[in-house]
Amino acid sequence: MTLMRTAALVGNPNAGKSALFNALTGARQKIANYPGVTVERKSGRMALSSGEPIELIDLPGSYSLDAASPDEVVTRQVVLGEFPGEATPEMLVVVIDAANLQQHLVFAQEVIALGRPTVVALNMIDLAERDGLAIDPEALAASLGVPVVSTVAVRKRGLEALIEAMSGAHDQDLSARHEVSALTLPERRLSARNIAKGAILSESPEHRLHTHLDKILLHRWFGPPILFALLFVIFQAVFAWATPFADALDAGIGVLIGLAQSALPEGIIRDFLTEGVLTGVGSVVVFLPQIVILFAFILAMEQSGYMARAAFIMDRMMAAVGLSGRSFIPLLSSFACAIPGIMATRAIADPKDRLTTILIAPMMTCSARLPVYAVIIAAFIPSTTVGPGIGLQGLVLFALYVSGIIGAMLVALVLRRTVTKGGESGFIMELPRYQMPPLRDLAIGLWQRAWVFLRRAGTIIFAATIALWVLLSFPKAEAGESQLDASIAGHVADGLHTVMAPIGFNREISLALIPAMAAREVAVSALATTYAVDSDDEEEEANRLIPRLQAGWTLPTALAFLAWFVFAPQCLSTIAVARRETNGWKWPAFMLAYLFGLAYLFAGITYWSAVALGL
Ligand SMILES: Nc1nc2c(ncn2[C@@H]2O[C@H](COP(=O)(O)OP(=O)(O)OP(=O)(O)O)[C@@H](O)[C@H]2O)c(=O)[nH]1
Ligand SMILES: [Mg+2]
Repeated sequence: MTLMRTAALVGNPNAGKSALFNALTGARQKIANYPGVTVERKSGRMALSSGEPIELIDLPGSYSLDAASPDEVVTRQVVLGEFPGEATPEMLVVVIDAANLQQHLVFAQEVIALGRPTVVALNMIDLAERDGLAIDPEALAASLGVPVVSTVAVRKRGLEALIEAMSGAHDQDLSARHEVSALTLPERRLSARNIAKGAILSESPEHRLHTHLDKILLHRWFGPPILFALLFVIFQAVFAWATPFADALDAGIGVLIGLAQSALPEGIIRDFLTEGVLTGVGSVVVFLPQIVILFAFILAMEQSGYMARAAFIMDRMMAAVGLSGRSFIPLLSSFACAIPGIMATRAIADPKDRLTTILIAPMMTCSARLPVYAVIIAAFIPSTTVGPGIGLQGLVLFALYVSGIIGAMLVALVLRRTVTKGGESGFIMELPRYQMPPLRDLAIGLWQRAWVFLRRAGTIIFAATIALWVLLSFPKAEAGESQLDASIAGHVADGLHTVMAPIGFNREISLALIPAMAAREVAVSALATTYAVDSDDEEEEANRLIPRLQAGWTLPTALAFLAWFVFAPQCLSTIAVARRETNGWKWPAFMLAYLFGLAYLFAGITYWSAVALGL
């Protein structure tokens, strides 16, 4: 029996080698490990045009023959015929990604320069076409000195022509190729650029622009600062642009309270409407403009194609804490709400990766925290500028979001070394095209977000606020006694206050934290209702939440309250969803414990630092 001849598939990672391997060999595959290393050896049988069977080997992706990783060492050794026990492949099939021609040509030239029978598969031609890129395989073949065949591995396009070219490969004239073998890496890069230029027949101006955009936005050093600058601008806008709308809503609610007070006789119904419904729920509803502005930016980032790039940038940073870019989208969704975020972790294949992502998702600042942050910032942070166009309020909001992110990354780092220890997983992602966000989609997305927010205000926030109002209003206070002292809620608050006093929380805050377990925004409506019920002053102005906060709280207390909400897991739905996604109470219990612990610690540190600084 004569030994079967072999051919090997080589190329950069993600060129489509395995897809091509599957298309060419079908079910006739064998998978084993290379002896001595854990790198997979995939081989299979295919037939040349003459019917002669050959063995095809699928090699791991590599950027050059100067190997760095174990995968690349294997590729190098097999290609060069240095791998013990492995016959030198007689023919090399270099797979390159047509949509990333220039980059892939660098390694392709190095392989071709080996001077062996070689065929180039110009793969992913469909993606190049989609991006408005027309490539001439003939021109490419002329520059490279080897046959070039266009393929779409996943749709089995171009396979016959590829087999044809492989069948003729051993008749190639190899003498012409020696001159290129002496090229250094920078020279190969330059020549890759020229070859790519010569082979690209037409490139839409759009594609050229997009390539340039990606060069800047995905740049190793410029990319991350651009992303952070963009986020910074968003938080500035949330305050700067929302104010007139929020003021108008606030004034509208004030008018309604005034109307109710003049139209209804004094009594329980009037109190319920003014103190509970209008003051309580209204105090949350006024943040609608901020929510809408925040989501306008997030949706525009998504629809323009930038969000996937942000994930790509974050992948490098997340690798540092043992997570992959795969966690980015679930974590990003958690900025809207941790519930869809936690459900989106189903796309993470590695169970430890997934668990870590679930456990840190609640630290991403969800939109329910925005009303809490916004009301405290409006009351305690002066609306001054700290630099050209940089408002202090927006800066504080940005800092709160960043604190959540940093907290999450630190926790991930610790978890990945302790309770969720495990290997790292790679990240492959196809970047979508850039486009102008379609206004219609943007409008629909915004409408949905606004509706979700208002529905929460009308249901869960309404219910929690009303329940609190009832507990605050009964039993009625004797003359001279404060209503808060007399009420059931007041007694409950006293108990919790003992625990919360060391971190600077007053009795009203302690009380507000209880119904806020239902949803974070309830903290705002609960405070509004508590102050309204407790006040003897029927004058509407004196009962507004912000003046009451300014009169009753110190700055250290306000800052501690903000710090608390960065971490506190005050959302029953999130806990319920974590239970469902982890199949048990163990992890949600762990999550509750460590997040409350962090919240207490962080609020305490903030409070005591602020007091020490004399704020
Ligand atoms: N649209 C399109 N997608 C392709 C084509 N060929 C491969 N892909 C996709 O590209 C991704 C990478 O393909 P693989 O075959 O795994 O790439 P590879 O070269 O084996 O990658 P490594 O083994 O990591 O070096 C997969 O999601 C494929 O489905 C193609 O011609 N067109
Ligand atoms: Mg592969």
